[in-house]
Amino acid sequence: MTATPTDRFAFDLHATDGMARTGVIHTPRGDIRTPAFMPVGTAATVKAMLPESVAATGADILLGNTYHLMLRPTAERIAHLGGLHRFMNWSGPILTDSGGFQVMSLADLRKLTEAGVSFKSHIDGSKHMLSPERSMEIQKLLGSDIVMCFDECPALPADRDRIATSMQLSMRWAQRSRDAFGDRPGHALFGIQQGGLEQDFRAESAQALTDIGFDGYAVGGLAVGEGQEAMFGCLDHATGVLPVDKPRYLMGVGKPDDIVGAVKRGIDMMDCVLPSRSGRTGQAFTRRGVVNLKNARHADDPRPLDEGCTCPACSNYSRAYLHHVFRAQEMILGMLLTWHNLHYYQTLMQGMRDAIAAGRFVAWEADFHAVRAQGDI
Ligand SMILES: CCCSCc1cc(N)cc2c(=O)[nH]c(N)nc12
Ligand SMILES: [Zn+2]
Repeated sequence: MTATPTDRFAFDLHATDGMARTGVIHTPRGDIRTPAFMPVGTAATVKAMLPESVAATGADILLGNTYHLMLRPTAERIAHLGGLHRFMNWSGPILTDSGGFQVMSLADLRKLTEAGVSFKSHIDGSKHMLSPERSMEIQKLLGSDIVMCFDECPALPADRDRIATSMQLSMRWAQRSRDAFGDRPGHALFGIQQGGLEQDFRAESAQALTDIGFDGYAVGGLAVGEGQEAMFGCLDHATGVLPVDKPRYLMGVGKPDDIVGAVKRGIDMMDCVLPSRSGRTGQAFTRRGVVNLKNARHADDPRPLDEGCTCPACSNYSRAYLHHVFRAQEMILGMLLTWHNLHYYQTLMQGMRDAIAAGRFVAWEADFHAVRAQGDI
């Protein structure tokens, strides 16, 4: 991908096919081809991968986490050392999450008020607080190219009153995030739609965010245990009420078939720890489904993991070897399967970008599901 040098953040839509879209997000640090999958680099590293290996899989952008980096090594230390790109040796665009979601899922002794969230670090018990203003400050210290609004994501299932109250708090925090972010040419601020699975609340949230005005819009509050059918049912109405000319980012998704279904419903960007996390546990995603290298049936299998894959794991190693290093708990297992999974995810994204550009997404999706149904993996 040759980046067109630019000092601005802009989204160029190249083609649509039904609700699916393909285009390019231009940033001063490089272009992001959409639909895009964004590997998660929580603590300034995509686990088990060198940054150059992540780039070799085809990733244009990485994710970082405000919550983890504010606790260790702190945003101020990273800023003093030249910013997150220099710190982690990644020159391309970085999107950072705003921290509230991770506080609610990881921290101890959390106290949520209109001002923000106070909590104790899950690492050493130290006391901290996050607010829209502090989150914007941290993401600026990190040097993030795409900054996420500070929001609250309610756990599902939840009653309508809880969802409405939470969504309306997130919309007030979105305004405060916007005010604190200020005017930063070349840097983007994304709003986060909330509202649970409720169509009226999702529309209300989308209108509130559009009225404030953002460079991109995330669909938050999903991939929190609702299941694929409920998630798709929500996306069937939640993306269409977001601005058509800005990137749409579905947070925390997902398995390959989740990603295909989300792109089909108008999503441009996704992130998930699944390809890296499952790689470390011996699970490999392939065109035909998931291969679990823990299974003894691979012990004498000389075949590659996936004949059609060109990644280092599939080009140079057998299933028997991958099974062996899994059982021996060797570090190379996580390295090879993470690389394979991230390569597979990027290959999936490229396949969808090409299919949408050619107006054949429906046929591509049918083939995606048909091949997976064949089994024999
Ligand atoms: C690095 C991780 C990014 S995605 C984390 C995430 C995941 C999911 N599933 C939902 C949300 C959400 O509603 N808000 C925010 N800020 N983040 C969310
Ligand atoms: Zn492979």
